[in-house]
Amino acid sequence: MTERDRPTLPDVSETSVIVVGAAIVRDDTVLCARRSAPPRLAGKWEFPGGKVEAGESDAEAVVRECREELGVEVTVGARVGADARIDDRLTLRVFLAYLEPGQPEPSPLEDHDRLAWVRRGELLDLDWLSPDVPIVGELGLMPALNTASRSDSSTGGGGRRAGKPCRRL
Ligand SMILES: Nc1nc2c([nH]c(=O)n2[C@H]2C[C@H](O)[C@@H](COP(=O)(O)OP(=O)(O)OP(=O)(O)O)O2)c(=O)[nH]1
Repeated sequence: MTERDRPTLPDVSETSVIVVGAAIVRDDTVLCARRSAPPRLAGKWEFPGGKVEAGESDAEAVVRECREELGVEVTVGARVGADARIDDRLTLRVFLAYLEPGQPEPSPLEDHDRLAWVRRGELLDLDWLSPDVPIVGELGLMPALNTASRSDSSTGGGGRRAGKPCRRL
């Protein structure tokens, strides 16, 4: 086939939907979620999250998904690792996240049958969805997760206001 005959493929950046994941950090542990649906994904571990909706920023999607899936409010921090291809349409992008002060313990409200706070050094012991594996590896290598990427919310540096996500990098 000559170069001219080659079919033109759509640009991935124009067609790809971003799936955001929240790596919620507490002490030296990360909140991991086991999927309960659909059947082909059930039993695998992932980061809570989902597809970014039209008109929404990545950070807004992280905040919304944590509210819907876990019943908690989070502050969004730095990206973890590189984007990972899920399939022809979906791309996974993971962010550090932190529970806002005074939040309840996260609950598996949607799509998950188990949540676990897992030590960073033990994250790769779980059976992750395959796109997550390199990102989980990166997470294990990042220094000082609790302090490196966010300001202290107790200093009044602009906490979450009336449903507005606050992204501190
Ligand atoms: N939430 C999440 N999804 C992941 C991860 N890794 C991974 O491959 N995926 C895949 C699984 C699904 O095919 C897709 C996300 O779909 P989803 O069902 O969670 O998205 P959503 O919450 O927006 O749900 P919906 O609108 O499709 O009902 O991305 C991950 O770490 N977190």
